[in-house]
Amino acid sequence: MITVTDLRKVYQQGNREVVALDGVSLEVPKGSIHGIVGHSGAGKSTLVRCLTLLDAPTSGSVSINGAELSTSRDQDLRTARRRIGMIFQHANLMDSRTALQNVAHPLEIVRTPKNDIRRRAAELLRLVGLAGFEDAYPSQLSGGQKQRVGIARALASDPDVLLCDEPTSALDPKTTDEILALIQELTQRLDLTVLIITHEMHVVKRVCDSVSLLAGGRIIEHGPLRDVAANLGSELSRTLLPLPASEPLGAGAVLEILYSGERASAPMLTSAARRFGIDLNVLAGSVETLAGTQFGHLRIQLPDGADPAPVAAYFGEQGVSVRLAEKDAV
Ligand SMILES: Nc1ncnc2c1ncn2[C@@H]1O[C@H](COP(=O)(O)OP(=O)(O)OP(=O)(O)O)[C@@H](O)[C@H]1O
Repeated sequence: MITVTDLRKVYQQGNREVVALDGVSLEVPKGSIHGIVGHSGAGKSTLVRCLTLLDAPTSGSVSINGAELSTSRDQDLRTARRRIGMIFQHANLMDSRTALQNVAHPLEIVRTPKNDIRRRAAELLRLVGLAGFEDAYPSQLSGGQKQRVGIARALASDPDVLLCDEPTSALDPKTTDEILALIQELTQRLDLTVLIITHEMHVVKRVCDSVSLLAGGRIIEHGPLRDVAANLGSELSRTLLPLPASEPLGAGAVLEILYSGERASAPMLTSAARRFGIDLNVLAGSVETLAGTQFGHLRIQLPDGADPAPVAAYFGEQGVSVRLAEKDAV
């Protein structure tokens, strides 16, 4: 479990203060994967640096399985840091070393006995699906294979937490999915707590159990994937379940509806149309499964002059989220 409490980071730029993190609190349970998304400048890199204590937070605390990191000093801090494995966008392997030697590097630093290093590094390469590649040099490996070596290296210190900073941003879609599947498998197998910082919503959809949206150094939305997706109109819901742009067919009101689970759109639309004696036009729609729950997101238009209020109320009674679509979103 990783617990971040009221983390603040203020940089001094000349005589100006830049508040990069403004009271970030976060709790990620053991065995789960949490995504952190946000636009450029939101504070993602600062958060990574403060979590690993490469940069000292101005105030606030970070703890892993109850052990406080932010108050650790020197030797303690080095030991504490080993509880966090890091994966970056590029694996940054040492070109002159083989895959096995790259994985062995963190073990050499802490003076692990030689025989144990070889055995452990080979075991880690097997764990990430690279058995047989022990003697390959980085130049002989694909991008995905290099990232696997990077993951094996991150696991060498037997960490509790895996911090992944844009782990798939440099990979093609197929390799991205393979690496994400590996991260998911390792999370379960090794009971890791995983934090993924990413700008790719695909990553969040594919592997995250919960997600936070960082903006201006603050977490402005957070929660289990299913809950944030169900919050119609929120920024995370819009990015998780996007609708294509559409042209309105006249001057009638446009509603956006979001349903999940067992409910299917067709009977609901038909019954609303029958009940109010109107036609409902579907302008755009998408159906997606997130965290095991199926979501349907539709933009529908009522005929000219039809009052949207009772129709919206009817959808609400059916347990469907509904709102009047913003004009510029149509
Ligand atoms: N060393 C620093 N000194 C002064 N200001 C900084 C420093 N590092 C970051 N900042 C500022 O803190 C804010 C957050 O920056 P940060 O790099 O954490 O954002 P980010 O979400 O990682 O952005 P990107 O996705 O573009 O990397 C920005 O306003 C940035 O200018």
